[in-house]
Amino acid sequence: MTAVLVTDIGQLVTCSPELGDGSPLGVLQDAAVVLEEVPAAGASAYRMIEGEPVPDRGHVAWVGRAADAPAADEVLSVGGRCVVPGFVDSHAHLMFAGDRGEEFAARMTGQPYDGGGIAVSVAATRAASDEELLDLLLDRVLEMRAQGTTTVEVKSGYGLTVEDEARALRLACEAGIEETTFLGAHVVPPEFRSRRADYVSLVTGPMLEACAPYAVWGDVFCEPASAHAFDGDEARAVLLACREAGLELRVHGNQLGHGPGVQLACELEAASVDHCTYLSPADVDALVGAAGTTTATLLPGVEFSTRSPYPDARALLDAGVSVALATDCNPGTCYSSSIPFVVALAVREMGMTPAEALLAVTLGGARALRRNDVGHLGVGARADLTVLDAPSYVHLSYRAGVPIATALDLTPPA
Ligand SMILES: N=CN[C@@H](CCC(=O)O)C(=O)O
Ligand SMILES: [Zn+2]
Repeated sequence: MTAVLVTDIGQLVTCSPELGDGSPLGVLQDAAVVLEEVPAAGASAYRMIEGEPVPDRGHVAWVGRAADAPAADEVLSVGGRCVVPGFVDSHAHLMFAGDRGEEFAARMTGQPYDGGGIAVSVAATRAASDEELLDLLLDRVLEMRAQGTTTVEVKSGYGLTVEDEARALRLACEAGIEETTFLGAHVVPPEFRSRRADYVSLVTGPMLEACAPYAVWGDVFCEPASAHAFDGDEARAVLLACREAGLELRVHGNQLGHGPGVQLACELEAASVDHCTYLSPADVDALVGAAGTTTATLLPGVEFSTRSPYPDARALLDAGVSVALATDCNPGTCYSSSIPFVVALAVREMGMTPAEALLAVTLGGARALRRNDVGHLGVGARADLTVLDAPSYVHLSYRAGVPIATALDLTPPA
């Protein structure tokens, strides 16, 4: 364990308003950060040993002007670049096998998305070995780190049997994923198509029991507009059972059309309701009322990949809704792991300022996961830093498509 001084930071965005310039971004120029209890070189940030705790990646011990920085064991210069908190991707489906590129191509010629393609990923995921699934997951986590993401939520939902759902969550825990979500209620699998109630009983009974030890969160795809997903009554039953089993709640709601998902999430005090593409005035009112509890997580990569209208982020922010942005990285509606891409879409297409978009992928994502140790760089925060090869955070959207963001690797191989 060592103390590392990260210095020569041209612009430091702490997302901690009590630091820096007094703005919500907490910006300092010519800054430095001291990180303590950073694991020694060679230690892996992502362990694959069952039962091992997730390694402590160290924490922020000091933030200030580079000229005033205290001494440390090691010094790391970022050469005048911009540093921001590691991105928090609070909605992703990284545990899947198979390919649905043809479905995307068909959609670009006019085929609508209705959730039916999920069955293709389910078949491929069930057929994959544990080793294959773990490799796929770790590759995707590393792909995210290479684009600046240091915290990611991972859902089940492509197994849809007791064994396959529990396996997905167990493997995610083995890979060191802290934010694991049980999504047995992703769609009704084909073998239960004429027996929906039986599937809901399976999800809320034996499947939940097998998955709960490996899951922090319970989720449901509440979408009456899709024959594959769950209506309001089914979703309520799933969420109540998850809560009873000790899981905290999050909801896929209002993606494909108007429906009860948003209001259900607010009523049940879910941490987040995700998508929010189709909102009624009553939905917005519910989100305003729940702003201290329930975050609206917007997933604009989905609108991009399904040619759908973008949610009105400007209206939500102006109304006082708590807003996060995430990738929803998944094989159907958005096979992008890139938070910078999401930031660029939010700024260009959804009326968010570059500052609001950065807050939504840092503090917003942390709030959607009820975490206060990530998404900012205040003293005590986790040592998760992302370096932008740019003079300012504005370049995240200004230089869309250019790979300027990467998580700072404090523990390179020995
Ligand atoms: N909407 C439900 N689930 C995913 C899509 C899953 C898929 O099509 O494979 C989503 O969040 O968009
Ligand atoms: Zn999703």
